[in-house]
Amino acid sequence: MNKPAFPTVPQRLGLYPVVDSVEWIERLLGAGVRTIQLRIKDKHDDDVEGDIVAAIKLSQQYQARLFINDYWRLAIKHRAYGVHLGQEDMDVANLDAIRDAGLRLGLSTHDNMEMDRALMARPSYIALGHVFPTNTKQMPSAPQGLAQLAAHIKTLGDYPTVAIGGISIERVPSVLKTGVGGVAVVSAITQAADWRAATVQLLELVGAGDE
Ligand SMILES: Cc1ncc(COP(=O)(O)OP(=O)(O)O)c(N)n1
Ligand SMILES: Cc1ncsc1CCOP(=O)(O)O
Ligand SMILES: [Mg+2]
Repeated sequence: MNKPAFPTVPQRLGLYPVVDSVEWIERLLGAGVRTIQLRIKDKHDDDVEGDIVAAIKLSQQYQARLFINDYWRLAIKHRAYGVHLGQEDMDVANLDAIRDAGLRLGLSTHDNMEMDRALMARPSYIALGHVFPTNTKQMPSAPQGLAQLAAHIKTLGDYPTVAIGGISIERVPSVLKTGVGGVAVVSAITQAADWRAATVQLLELVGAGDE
């Protein structure tokens, strides 16, 4: 397996909440999360720039790894730790510009073909999903399930990986058994009756990632 051409991330990114506001970023960094993503959908660059700047500032204060979803130009402009992109995003984003600016890159994959395509870009990590059914994002494909996830992780060897999609606290131990290095969650935290307790539990199970 080729090594990443983008700047590297730790083998284990640990618990990786994906959230849609600066308020969530602040809460979760304060609770000990060290890998996080700001995922605001379908807004004009001008309408998200302030949030991106604020989130990056917080991530620097907490020495955390902040990935900006989709808004790769703003991530470069304000020097985020990294960018997360999906397969369609790859068609329009300038990956060379992201790499040349020294930002890490995470790419989404849903099957073998997408994994091969993503690996050609040699990103910092490969995200694999959705593992289980999810209500958070409309997915055109079926969930890949644990067996497929485990097979993909095996193929990827020591390439940094993240699992996403329908991962509840109860499902975390089985997801970790696949050897995945990062566990990305939305609703397990943001829809929890007690987000703080859920975050503590998830951090205990997954860890905050390697330094
Ligand atoms: C860690 C992680 N994995 C997958 C995604 C999904 O990205 P994408 O397919 O581009 O879809 P949107 O999130 O942009 O709707 C992600 N954001 N993070
Ligand atoms: C953004 C995204 N990409 C693939 S699944 C997903 C949503 C995951 O949310 P949840 O953890 O609530 O299932
Ligand atoms: Mg995207």
